[in-house]
Amino acid sequence: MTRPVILGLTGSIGMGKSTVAEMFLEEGVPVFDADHEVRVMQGPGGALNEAIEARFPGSTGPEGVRREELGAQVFGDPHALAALEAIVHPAVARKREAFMIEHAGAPIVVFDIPLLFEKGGQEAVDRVIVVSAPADVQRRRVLARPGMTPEKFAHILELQVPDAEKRARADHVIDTGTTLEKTRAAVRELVASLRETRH
Ligand SMILES: CC(C)(COP(=O)(O)OP(=O)(O)OC[C@H]1O[C@@H](n2cnc3c(N)ncnc32)[C@H](O)[C@@H]1O)[C@@H](O)C(=O)NCCC(=O)NCCS
Ligand SMILES: Nc1ncnc2c1ncn2[C@@H]1O[C@H](COP(=O)(O)OP(=O)(O)OP(=O)(O)O)[C@@H](O)[C@H]1O
Repeated sequence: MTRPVILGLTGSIGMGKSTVAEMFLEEGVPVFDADHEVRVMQGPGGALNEAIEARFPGSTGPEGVRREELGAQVFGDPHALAALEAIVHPAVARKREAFMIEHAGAPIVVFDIPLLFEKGGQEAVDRVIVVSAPADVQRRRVLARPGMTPEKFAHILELQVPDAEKRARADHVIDTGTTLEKTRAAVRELVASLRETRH
């Protein structure tokens, strides 16, 4: 049986991944956003809160997971992070399976995966799409965000696979260092060419 071509969408901080994911949606391509699913399952009444509270006492409340507090407990402690992932990842996998069943008839779907290269997510996708812009554009975007500092930005960059390597390993690169219109046209062209190769 045929199934949709799965595009893995990734890119470093501030490269425009969310904006490009939105453009795929506008082209009628279903997008699975793992981070969004996690936030819902960790939100008020979320399905993961009980298990997270049991392993990390005090990390949840009526508003769901206290993300900043939980982040402080797990980032920098590999064992704690692995324990959290063991709770979160199977639930995300089930959501992804449901998404694939719902969109089984679509020619193409997108998995929005921020840490695709860092976590070895290439195996789950057919093609890797990397969003990329020149380093100075990335820096300007990220430093404009509230609460961001040059130090924090440098630290996050260190944790991520470098942009040049991501570009080299991509099947397609979407340039976001240009106008939104040009980027939208690139997304449209890519979707059209992939829809064609499928038939
Ligand atoms: C610990 C949590 C609650 C912190 O939430 P918070 O909103 O403060 O941070 P956010 O999610 O935006 O992540 C902050 C930074 O850490 C990175 N990061 C997040 N999870 C992981 C992870 N499992 N491994 C490595 N880096 C990670 C993100 O890419 C980002 O750069 C949250 O990150 C979480 O539940 N993480 C574990 C689940 C997970 O793996 N999520 C990734 C998508 S499935
Ligand atoms: N050609 C373009 N393509 C994409 N984004 C653009 C472009 N020109 C300007 N931008 C702006 O750059 C910003 C990119 O932010 P976005 O949240 O999409 O990045 P991101 O890579 O998802 O970020 P992060 O991974 O850090 O969450 C947005 O404010 C967007 O409007």
